[in-house]
Amino acid sequence: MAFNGTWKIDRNEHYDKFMEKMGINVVKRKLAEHDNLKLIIEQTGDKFIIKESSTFRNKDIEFTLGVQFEYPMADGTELTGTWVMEGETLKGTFTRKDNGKLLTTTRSLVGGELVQCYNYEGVDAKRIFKKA
Ligand SMILES: CCCCCCCCCCCCCC(=O)O
Repeated sequence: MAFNGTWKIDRNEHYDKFMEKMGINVVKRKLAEHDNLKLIIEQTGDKFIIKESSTFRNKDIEFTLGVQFEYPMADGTELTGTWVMEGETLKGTFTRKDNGKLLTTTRSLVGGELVQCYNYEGVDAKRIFKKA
C-alpha cells in the first residue's frame, strides 16, 4: 500500500499561521515547528495503523476508512472525524469537539514525499515528510 512506511518530517509551510488560528500559544507553536514528527503508516485494506512519535508524545492510532474515530491532538484538543480515500489521496474531515469547527486534511504522495495539507478556518498549511 502506497502510504506504508516510516515518514519523517522534513519541512513545514505556513504551519505557524495554521497553529495560531487553531489557538495554540506561541511557546507551544515554536516547539511544534520542530517536533521531529515521525509517522509509521501500516495500511491493510481499509484499515490503518499510524504510529506517531514526536518530541511531544508517542501514540498509536487505528482507523478504518469511512469510519468515524476520535483523535486527541498533542495539546489535548479532541477531534472526531473520518478519513476516506479519493483516488490516491487520503481526505480527512475532522471536527473539534470543543468548538464544533471543521479541520480538513489530506495526505498524498508527491515526488516520493508524503505531503499532509491542513485547513482550519480558511488557513492552509502543509507538513512534508521524507521516507526514512
Ligand atoms: C495545531 C496542530 C495541528 C495538528 C492537526 C492535526 C490534525 C490531525 C488530523 C487527524 C489525524 C488522525 C490520525 C492520523 O491519521 O494520523
